[in-house]
Amino acid sequence: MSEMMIKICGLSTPETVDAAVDAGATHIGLVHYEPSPRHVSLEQAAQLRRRIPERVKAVLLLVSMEAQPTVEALQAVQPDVVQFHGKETAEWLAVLKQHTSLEIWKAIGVKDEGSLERALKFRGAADRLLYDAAAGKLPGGNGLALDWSLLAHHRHEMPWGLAGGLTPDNVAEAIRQTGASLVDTSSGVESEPGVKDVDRIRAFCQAARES
Ligand SMILES: O=C(O)c1ccccc1NCC(=O)[C@H](O)[C@H](O)COP(=O)(O)O
Repeated sequence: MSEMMIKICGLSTPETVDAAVDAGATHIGLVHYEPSPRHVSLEQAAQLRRRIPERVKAVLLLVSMEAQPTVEALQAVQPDVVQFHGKETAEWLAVLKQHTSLEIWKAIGVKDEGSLERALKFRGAADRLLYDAAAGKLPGGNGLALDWSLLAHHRHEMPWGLAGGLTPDNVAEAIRQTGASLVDTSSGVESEPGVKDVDRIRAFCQAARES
């Protein structure tokens, strides 16, 4: 059986990055989006990125940024993965893909089966789709779950991951229902918006790994 991939998103302190790595996270997400309570500047993101050991992937999350600032952010932070969580088009991601060896992920807000069908326009432009709840107050990180039953019998044509409202208490059931091999959480491991809880990070990683 292949290893469960676990992304802990929205980390903003050295202590919580270290805790997530120690707990067995395979991906660490850094959110560069000013309206988010998890926002980190490019300087902070670059510093946090340097703490992440080679075996763990650093994911830089950007939202609907113009081309030039996107390139500057990638140069500043040097992530392993860039996760686009806004209104980025497949055409733009395809152009970027020609100029970078980074893994490119595209978040998809899932409302219904049509959302899954429409996401296929990112085939060839993104390396992975990250299914999340549809945008709420923020484009992501709202602690809202999507309807897992939509993924239960879906024939996936691209690598994918599951996000949205996952917690230490529900992640095992989410994996059981959807068959996800990559799970992503942010609010579910926080004590308040933007404040990560080390015990919850550990509990989430354990529950995901043991499922
Ligand atoms: O986390 C944020 O604040 C955020 C802001 C803007 C766009 C995306 C954001 N987070 C994206 C993530 O990868 C989250 O882990 C994902 O949306 C799940 O969040 P949650 O439902 O809070 O677990």
